[in-house]
Amino acid sequence: MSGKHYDVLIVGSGAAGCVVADYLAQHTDKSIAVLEAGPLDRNPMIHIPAGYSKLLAKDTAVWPYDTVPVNGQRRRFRMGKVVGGGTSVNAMCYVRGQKQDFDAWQEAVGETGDWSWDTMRKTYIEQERNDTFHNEHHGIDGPLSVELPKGINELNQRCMKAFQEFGLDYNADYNGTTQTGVSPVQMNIDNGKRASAAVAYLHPQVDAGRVDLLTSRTVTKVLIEDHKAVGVCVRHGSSEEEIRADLVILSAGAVQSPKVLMHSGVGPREQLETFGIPVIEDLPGVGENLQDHPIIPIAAFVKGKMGYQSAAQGVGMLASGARYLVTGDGPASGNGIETVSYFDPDDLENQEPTVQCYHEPIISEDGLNPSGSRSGVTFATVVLQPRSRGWVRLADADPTSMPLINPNFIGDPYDLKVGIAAVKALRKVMAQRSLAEVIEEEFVPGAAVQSDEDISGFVKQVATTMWHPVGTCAMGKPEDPMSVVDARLKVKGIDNLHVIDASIMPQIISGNTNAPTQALARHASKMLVETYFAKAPAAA
Ligand SMILES: Cc1cc2nc3c(=O)[nH]c(=O)nc-3n(C[C@H](O)[C@H](O)[C@H](O)COP(=O)(O)OP(=O)(O)OC[C@H]3O[C@@H](n4cnc5c(N)ncnc54)[C@H](O)[C@@H]3O)c2cc1C
Repeated sequence: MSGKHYDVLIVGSGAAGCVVADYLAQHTDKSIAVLEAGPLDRNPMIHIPAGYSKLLAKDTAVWPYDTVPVNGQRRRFRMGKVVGGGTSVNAMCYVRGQKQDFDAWQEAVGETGDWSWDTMRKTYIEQERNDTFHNEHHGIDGPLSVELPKGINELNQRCMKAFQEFGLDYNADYNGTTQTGVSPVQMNIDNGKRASAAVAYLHPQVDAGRVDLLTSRTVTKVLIEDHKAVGVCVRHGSSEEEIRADLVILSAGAVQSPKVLMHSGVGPREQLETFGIPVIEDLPGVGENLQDHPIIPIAAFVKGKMGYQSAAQGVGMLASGARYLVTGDGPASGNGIETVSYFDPDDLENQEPTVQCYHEPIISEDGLNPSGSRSGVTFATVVLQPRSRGWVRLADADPTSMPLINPNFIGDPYDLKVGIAAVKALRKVMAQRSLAEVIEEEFVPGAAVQSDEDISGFVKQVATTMWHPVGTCAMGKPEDPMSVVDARLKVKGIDNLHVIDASIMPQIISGNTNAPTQALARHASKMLVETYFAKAPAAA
């Protein structure tokens, strides 16, 4: 490969990288390569929907990041390291967010670009192939499959009823008119298999010979000459090489994109100088503005055998696996979550919910895999618009070192207030008839945690990642000193270098971040074609 030149190099084959590669392959005749640090997505547990919890439990196909101590403890902060990136290991929940999230993006760029809800809503619809909703909110012929659960287990049915008894409306479609309500989960699953971004977008272009996919290649820095990107340095095993290109797209995700930029000499001057990295462009926003949704689990044991506690362990797991292999259905064919609520604990009528709550029909110690034999339910409760801001910084000058990650969970009083209100609301939900009939006892936080002070301590102690880091290369107006990319996602001060991934979100979306990342990548790809590859009008 050494000495090879491409028209376009895309670093990272995750949610964004796959979309960009596919769009450019379809709309240009340029040579394109995708460089991915991880391996091919061959592991069958990637493609069996319920397999992700087993991958994560064994640290398979992930970057084994931990955070710096947050509220006194380091927390696991795994990210996908495999073709498909996060979309090959995630929980597949398909959520678009709220209109006001994109109003904030538009405000961040002002008159310099179009990131309006109208534009992003159309983009979501273009990408979507929904098997259930065929109306003005949804697409039916895009590359990305979206399905509803094929059935809802009794424990989740009871959760849905209990939320309604609590006063929250049933909402068939949280990606439709309003997000507020209790709903079945929409998932990126296609006929019983994970619909990763690699499956939906990248593999078809690789198979067609339009895109070169180079795996186990870790990009250590972007080569920059005269403030223009001209290629990348790549590590492959113990060897290093340079690959040259006319256009470089960083789609390495919210942890690695800022890290690669900093090693390339683009970032906060003080930090780069600390590690002896020559400063090419002093951009203080690189690595700052880290946002993530903090999960606060609230859990209770239930009577008898309900939910998926036994289906996901031991003999039950073997039976689920066998059923999946024979019929393609059963517990292994879904993400194991099935239902969700969006609400404001202080005002159930509010159409701008502040809390997302997945109803997981298991009791878990690691947040993913069932622990023990007693059945139960865990409400994975999330502050949708956290105000805490953290950072990603270099640990040292070595580009192969893990970066320092500080998500600063519950670092803002607003996040704590919403977290406490959510815990209290969930206790009221659990006291409603449909759940009270089956609940034996609260497990977490537990009966001893009652006062606001105790709940506050609990929230700070347990809040951890929903695996939604964003914001570390935020887009913004040119005059905003903390913006890293402009409204076309070009890195400020460096030509032919763009960042297109979750890191460019100036503000986190109120929901899971895969669908928004894919939508932003499509919108940005259209701008790339306009900027670099539009054909000149034919001479008159
Ligand atoms: C466990 C988990 C569960 C999640 N659940 C959901 C969910 O249910 N719904 C949802 O919407 N979102 C979910 N997410 C979040 C979602 O997957 C991410 O927001 C999304 O994948 C981000 O896309 P990205 O393109 O920014 O980065 P990624 O998808 O992380 O892709 C980045 C890619 O770049 C590669 N890379 C990084 N550095 C380099 C380098 N230096 N050189 C070469 N390659 C590199 C990585 O290996 C990776 O493949 C989850 C994420 C995780 C990890």
